Amino acid sequence: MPRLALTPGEPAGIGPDICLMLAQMTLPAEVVLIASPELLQQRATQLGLPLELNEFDPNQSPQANGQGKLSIVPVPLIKSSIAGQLEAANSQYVLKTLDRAVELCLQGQLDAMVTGPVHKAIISQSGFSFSGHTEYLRDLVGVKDVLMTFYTPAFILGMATTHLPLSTVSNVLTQDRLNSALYLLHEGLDKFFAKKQPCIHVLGLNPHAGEEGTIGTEEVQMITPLIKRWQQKGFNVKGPLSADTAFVEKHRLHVDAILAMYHDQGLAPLKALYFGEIVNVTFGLPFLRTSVDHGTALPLAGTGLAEPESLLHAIQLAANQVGKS
Ligand SMILES: NC(=O)C1=CN([C@@H]2O[C@H](COP(=O)(O)OP(=O)(O)OC[C@H]3O[C@@H](n4cnc5c(N)ncnc54)[C@H](O)[C@@H]3O)[C@@H](O)[C@H]2O)C=CC1
Ligand SMILES: NCC(=O)COP(=O)(O)O
Repeated sequence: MPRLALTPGEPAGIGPDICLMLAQMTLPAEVVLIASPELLQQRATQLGLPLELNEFDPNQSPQANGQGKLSIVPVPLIKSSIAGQLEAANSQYVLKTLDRAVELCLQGQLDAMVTGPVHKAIISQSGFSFSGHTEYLRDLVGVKDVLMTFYTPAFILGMATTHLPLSTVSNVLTQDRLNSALYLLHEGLDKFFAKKQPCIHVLGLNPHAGEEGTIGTEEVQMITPLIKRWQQKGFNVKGPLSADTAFVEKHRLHVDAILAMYHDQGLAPLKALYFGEIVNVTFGLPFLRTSVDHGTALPLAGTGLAEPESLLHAIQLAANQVGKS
């Protein structure tokens, strides 16, 4: 049975709630929470859910969850947390849970890492510049580049750029970056999803994929020549496709992956189609990391109205892939 680190993310958000909901189910892994026991006990009481926390022991054989039972690596909160109310001081706690999870994965004590939602703004407001787990984990493990991807029931979505102001996307989108994204996409599709010869559609950046250079020049100058290079090497890479039709059924159901140029170009159609079923997967780390497809949903924290579906998919995907990576 695989052992997975699970970080609930922002303590004032729905992360703790959905972890506690999943603790009631039989899961395909030993899920080891990296979190504050005090926070979890408090939220379990608020939600009326049973909870039994047992300190994680790497020397014991993996323990099944269910009926409220969870293993835990305790990380203390900095300040008490109230559901729905952000507290900047607890950003240090959030980062500490990520650091511990990475440490345990790198040491081989845990097989993969699953993350709940964090609140990017409150972490940055606490004085630590933070744009997302993807970038934080890249820097923490010291790899040059990673790729943010999203698993859906139909295809994998890759992101050539991630959490950036839209005004900077065109500058960051160099041929090097795109080449690295295509490389990481091929590598991750092979390693985690056994896709040896994937069919990948690359989106254009501009409306109508630049309309032959009349609505923006990134396609003719950079994206098309790069795609041609990959095609000449024998890869099944097509594009640039106009992003406005790339997600219609007759296209999306016949590809292994789509590479989007920026965050909302890919995620807006993806969430409209599959919200709740999507799993965020980081390619390029030395271990597997999966995550939910939603944010902290602060107004739902502590109400029992948060849906744990995406977290369940993230755990199932990680448990299935461990051993293949
Ligand atoms: N994986 C992560 O760490 C992510 C973090 N975020 C962060 O979350 C914060 C809030 O972002 P928003 O744009 O408001 O997105 P959000 O996903 O928190 O909320 C968007 C809408 O979806 C609903 N929703 C989200 N998750 C739900 C769930 N599990 N069950 C039922 N309803 C759910 C919310 O109530 C809201 O109506 C931001 O700081 C953002 O950066 C956003 C996406 C992913
Ligand atoms: N929109 C995706 C998102 O915000 C999650 O990003 P990350 O925290 O997994 O890097």
